[in-house]
Amino acid sequence: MSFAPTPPELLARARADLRMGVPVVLTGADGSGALALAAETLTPARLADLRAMGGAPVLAITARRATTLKARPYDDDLARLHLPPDAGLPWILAVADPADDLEMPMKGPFLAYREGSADLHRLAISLAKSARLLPAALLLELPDPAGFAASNALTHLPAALVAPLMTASPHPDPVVSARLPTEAAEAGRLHIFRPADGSEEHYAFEIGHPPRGEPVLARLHSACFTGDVLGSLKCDCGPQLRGALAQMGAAGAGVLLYLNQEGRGIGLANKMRAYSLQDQGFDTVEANHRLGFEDDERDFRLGADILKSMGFTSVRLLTNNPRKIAMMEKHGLQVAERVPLKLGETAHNRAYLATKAAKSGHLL
Ligand SMILES: Nc1nc2c(ncn2[C@@H]2O[C@H](COP(=O)(O)OP(=O)(O)OP(=O)(O)O)[C@@H](O)[C@H]2O)c(=O)[nH]1
Ligand SMILES: [Zn+2]
Repeated sequence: MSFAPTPPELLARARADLRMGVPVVLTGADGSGALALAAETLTPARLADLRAMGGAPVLAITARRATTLKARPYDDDLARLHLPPDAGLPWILAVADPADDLEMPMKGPFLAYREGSADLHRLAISLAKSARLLPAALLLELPDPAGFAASNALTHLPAALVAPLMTASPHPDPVVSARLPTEAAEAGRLHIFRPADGSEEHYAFEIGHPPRGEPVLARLHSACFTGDVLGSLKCDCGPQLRGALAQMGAAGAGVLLYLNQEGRGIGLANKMRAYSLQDQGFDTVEANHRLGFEDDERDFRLGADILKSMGFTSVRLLTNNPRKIAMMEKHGLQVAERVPLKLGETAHNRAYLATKAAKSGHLL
């Protein structure tokens, strides 16, 4: 019998630690080890402690961010930057956060490491992303990682156990469902799904009693607090959400998945950072890249997993996004039909919708 946390539980803990500014210890299969902190939640005190340990701290950023800073991403998808001896917290934050790029451009040259393995740096960045923080982490090599983690009561993540979880679908388990009459349909039922790795819960709103053996009218809606709740005019999410529900209500059957993948998977704080950059003149895709993210960080396997666990095998998918269709089919759900969903164009979101069509392949 063991009460030791399982790998998904360790992952959940590590995310919470990084969000709080607590370091975690990472170990590689080759016996290497590093202390890792998220740049966004780094404090002056922790930075001073890290400096006091000696060694050569490394600031890991994504290749997207490195390109904006004109630093060399020798590791393909990321760059490992040397931390200059006089670099303090403002320097680290300016590298991680593009907010002041235009006003106070970061001046290189940045010294990027190319020797050694970048595996732990890559893991630290994906942990920061999955904690919905800026994708940048400070790492310091440790000679005795397990001992250091134990003596400082830090979460210790062996990469061999945790890295596969970062790329797998979290397979959310059903928790509970209850009847929920709504404006769109009196015969509504809300199902809650919870992933084992402590990441966000997701919801399925089932309208009527769609037969499991037939293609179900379905929508994969990604959370958009600004559009869904506040009625933002910058995107088309609110009208799409209500339009999809109305269409399912009129048909008497359907399933709307409400996936908590705010900001195409970067989280609301990062989405607001992207909105600030958009106010500086960057479009929705450029803003994500300057922050260090890909255009779209969502994992649509989640949607396929939830629909399959509800017993569906085929969908009539309400979407304009070809990636959603491809991911459904790749993960075992047949897309019998694409049902276009074109609603809510405003003067404010016209450029946003045009960018999605031009750069992200959205169907018009
Ligand atoms: N990062 C970022 N996310 C945004 C921005 N505007 C809206 N979003 C997010 O984009 C997602 C919109 O998702 P969906 O409604 O699934 O839209 P879609 O990928 O265009 O696909 P369909 O609507 O199915 O055609 C939500 O998570 C929003 O929060 C933006 O400017 N930047
Ligand atoms: Zn939106």
